[in-house]
Amino acid sequence: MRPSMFRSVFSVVRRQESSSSSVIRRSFFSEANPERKVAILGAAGGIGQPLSLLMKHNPLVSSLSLYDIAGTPGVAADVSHINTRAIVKGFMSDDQLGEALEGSDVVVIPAGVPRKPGMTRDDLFNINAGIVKGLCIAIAKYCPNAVVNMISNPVNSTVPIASEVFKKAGTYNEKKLFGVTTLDVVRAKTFYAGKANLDVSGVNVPVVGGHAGVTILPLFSQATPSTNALSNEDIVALTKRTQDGGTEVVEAKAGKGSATLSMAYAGALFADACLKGLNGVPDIVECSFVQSTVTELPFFASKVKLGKDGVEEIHGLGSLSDYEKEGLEKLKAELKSSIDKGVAFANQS
Ligand SMILES: NC(=O)c1ccc[n+]([C@@H]2O[C@H](COP(=O)([O-])OP(=O)(O)OC[C@H]3O[C@@H](n4cnc5c(N)ncnc54)[C@H](O)[C@@H]3O)[C@@H](O)[C@H]2O)c1
Ligand SMILES: O=C(O)C[C@H](O)C(=O)O
Repeated sequence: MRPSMFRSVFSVVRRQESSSSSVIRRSFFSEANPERKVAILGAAGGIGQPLSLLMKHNPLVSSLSLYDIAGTPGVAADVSHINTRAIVKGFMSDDQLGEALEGSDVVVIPAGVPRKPGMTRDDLFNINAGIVKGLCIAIAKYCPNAVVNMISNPVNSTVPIASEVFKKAGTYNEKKLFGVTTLDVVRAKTFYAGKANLDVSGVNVPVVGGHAGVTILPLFSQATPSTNALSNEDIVALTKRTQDGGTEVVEAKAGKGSATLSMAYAGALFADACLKGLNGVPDIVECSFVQSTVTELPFFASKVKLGKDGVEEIHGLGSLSDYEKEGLEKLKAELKSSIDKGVAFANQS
């Protein structure tokens, strides 16, 4: 969460506490922040639980809907006791999915299995593709206008699956479907600031392409603040570490899953950016994997300006170093094949 997000959380709590009138409380919320419902699908999982906690802290959320196939009553009861704005409800099993989704402005999807050591994200396809497809069919039915934040892996395929499901249902809006690649940006910022000895809070690094191995392309040549403290070898090492960041966590967890806490942080940042965009806050720009014409590939991650209808503008790649140009060409074949695989799966039967 950005420091400013925490500040706004605490200022809301303080204003609530200092107000003796519930009427004043209600009008403060309605003037500053409209009602917004956020649904989390997979809310009882390793990402889902801390993400639910962080979204409960977000003053932009008025209703928080926690859905999973197991465990949501406990998570929802627990999170609901926190004295922040959002009203929390837990939903479990298929017959409650419609109610969980109805009226949602933003749906975040961390449902599905995580990697174990030795697996690629694509190895998750066989299980997660079906989970994502089922959930997207329900989104098309119950909240077709919601902004969808796809976390479930392989993101390079699950986003195209979602787009095909929505197309079939006649609800597809390419401006409202996002693959969440924020964790790649979070990692690139952390590793760059650490290596260059910079204050990480002021660092920015765009990350483009997709979300798996070489398809993750951090653009350190565009990092701010720029530095001449890093050699070409440092940039190669930082690029590799960012691309392998997920694997670093999977190996450290030694069979107990993949990144959950840093992902919840990244997912909360991205959902917050979407909510701010919907609320008309200007100049909200984040990297995300979206339908795109930035390259010849139909989906691509790059900087995206978020607005009242989702994607407002997709930024181009800007000027790239020779090393980044090479990385861009190298990633295209793998990214295309993952996109094609998702599209083909969604259109079976
Ligand atoms: N995009 C990213 O940067 C990123 C980062 C980390 C993890 N991930 C991915 O996120 C996914 C979840 O990871 P995790 O560590 O939270 O896994 P987890 O196993 O801890 O949690 C997944 C949750 O999904 C639930 N679930 C399964 N099928 C469901 C369905 N049909 N409807 C609703 N919920 C369902 C499970 O019950 C479980 O609670 C994985 O696919 C992982 O690879 C993506
Ligand atoms: O690496 C994984 O499998 C999870 C996630 O995609 C990550 O980048 O941490």
